[in-house]
Amino acid sequence: MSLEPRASDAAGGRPGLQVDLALSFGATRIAAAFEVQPGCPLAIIGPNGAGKSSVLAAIAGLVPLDAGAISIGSRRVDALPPEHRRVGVVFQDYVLFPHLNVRDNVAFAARMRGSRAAARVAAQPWLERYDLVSLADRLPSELSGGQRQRAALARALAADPDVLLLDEPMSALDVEVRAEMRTELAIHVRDFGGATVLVTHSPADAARLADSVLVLEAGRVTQRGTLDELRADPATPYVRRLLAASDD
Ligand SMILES: Nc1ncnc2c1ncn2[C@@H]1O[C@H](COP(=O)(O)OP(=O)(O)OP(=O)(O)O)[C@@H](O)[C@H]1O
Repeated sequence: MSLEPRASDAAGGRPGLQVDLALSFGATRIAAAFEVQPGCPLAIIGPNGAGKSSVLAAIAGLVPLDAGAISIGSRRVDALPPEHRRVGVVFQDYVLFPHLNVRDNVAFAARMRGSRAAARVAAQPWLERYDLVSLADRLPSELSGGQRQRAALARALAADPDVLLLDEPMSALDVEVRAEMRTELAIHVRDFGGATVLVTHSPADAARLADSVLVLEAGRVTQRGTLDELRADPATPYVRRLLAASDD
């Protein structure tokens, strides 16, 4: 399998994601069913504690399902361990390996499959694509929030995932850099071209980064549609308030 960045292979070559799941943490129940087509990112929006991150964690294989199924194209993945799902995750705080420099973080997936030297060679085009060459020898603690976000994205995509999950990708960034990073991230997500799910509290993120929105409230899907459709006919008071509020 090649670890080179793929040229933007428009929807064609990439599989879609099908999710139909039920999860629980004690008395907390979360259920959601949705599909995501390659190249048509979905934003999951909802209040605190609605279950958004848990849905991403389940897709990534970090939380077991109570019931349901997760498939990527024709591959049923919900019984597979995380490393066999081909799901890339960028967490809210851009968790990078703190003791590895940017080059070795980005090389991590290739390192699992080969020598350190080969992995560093494989990482180079990703460092170039994500404008990380000049930062390659730095530790994550020596990066700004935006740089950490780029490094985390490069690390996730260098593993050549079929599905990309982004958990609140803007929340760790200062308001001043957020709009710029949102534009940059939108380019990278489009370039990835696979099924992408993003969790956010921000309609501005959803507008810029996603084609459609799934609203999750108290563990249940209350609405799905484009932002315009939600605005025209909000299904719940939360959706109405969310879209009436000003955003960054
Ligand atoms: N590992 C866990 N153990 C117990 N409860 C959990 C666990 N993970 C999540 N929960 C609970 O599940 C519910 C959903 O949490 P989750 O983090 O998925 O919500 P969220 O919509 O992402 O919230 P936020 O917007 O605040 O990040 C919450 O009530 C949370 O306390």
